Amino acid sequence: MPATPPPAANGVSAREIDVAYGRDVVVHAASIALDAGTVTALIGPNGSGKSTLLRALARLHPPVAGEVTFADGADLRTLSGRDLARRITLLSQQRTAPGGLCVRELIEFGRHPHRSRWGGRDPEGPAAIERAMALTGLTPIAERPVQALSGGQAQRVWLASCLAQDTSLLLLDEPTTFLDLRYQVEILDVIRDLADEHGVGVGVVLHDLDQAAAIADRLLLLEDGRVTAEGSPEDVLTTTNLTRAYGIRVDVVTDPVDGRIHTRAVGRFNDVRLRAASA
Ligand SMILES: Nc1ncnc2c1ncn2[C@@H]1O[C@H](COP(=O)(O)OP(=O)(O)OP(=O)(O)O)[C@@H](O)[C@H]1O
Repeated sequence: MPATPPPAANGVSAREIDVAYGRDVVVHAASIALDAGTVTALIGPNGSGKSTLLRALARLHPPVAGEVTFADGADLRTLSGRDLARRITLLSQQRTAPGGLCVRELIEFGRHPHRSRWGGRDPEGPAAIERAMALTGLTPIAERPVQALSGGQAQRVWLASCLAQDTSLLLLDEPTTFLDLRYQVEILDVIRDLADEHGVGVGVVLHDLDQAAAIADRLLLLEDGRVTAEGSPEDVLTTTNLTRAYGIRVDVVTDPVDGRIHTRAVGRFNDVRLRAASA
């Protein structure tokens, strides 16, 4: 785990923000708080506004109404780009790597806000890069060209670049996409460790509701650009909420052994009641 802790813990909260593409408001009056040491998962159907809300917190889409402030009082609108990049990093779904880079070189990009303006000095950089590679299992392929990676390996390189940035707030848009089972579990463990051991505040978009239930302290359910449920996994992951949001029956069960919540969208192929009736 990181030898040097990230910068002083600092949460961020958005209050009643609207976010638009052109004149089209797609996120309406959304509020979200990412507190130090907590993991907040954003869930909801395709197009419900999860990525847009996350990107608004990183100022990639400035809100057209409402406000976003950090726990120390700083306002998202007035921070310099460099100050913002030292506080918050985003693993986005949209990314293109410049050609000709190897894994280590791409991860080094994550250190840009820590370099001195002219000389490029960054004494903690090499350790941060090694740490990020170790956490994401990339050390053995550090010199491999990024262009020659599989989808899952490339996903881990982008995540490592975010980790190397050493921010106290981490925004992750579907970080487990493309990953095989082992790396899904390991990356989720890394995220949990960053929150528990280093006080990082994490906002993460997840489509896998069982993963969200397992990793998150709080969930936000979005539907049509609005937050329609918020709270603990038990509060949010209910049959009523999920069936309404996804437009398909979703059963929710709590494992009697470990107390974990499991969800199951029910279609014709896996509806035991239908099968029993037709047997
Ligand atoms: N670049 C864009 N220009 C215009 N509209 C956009 C753009 N990106 C997203 N939208 C629209 O904004 C709304 C919210 O999209 P967003 O990507 O935030 O949803 P999401 O919940 O993250 O979806 P998904 O689960 O499919 O990734 C959708 O109606 C989408 O069509």
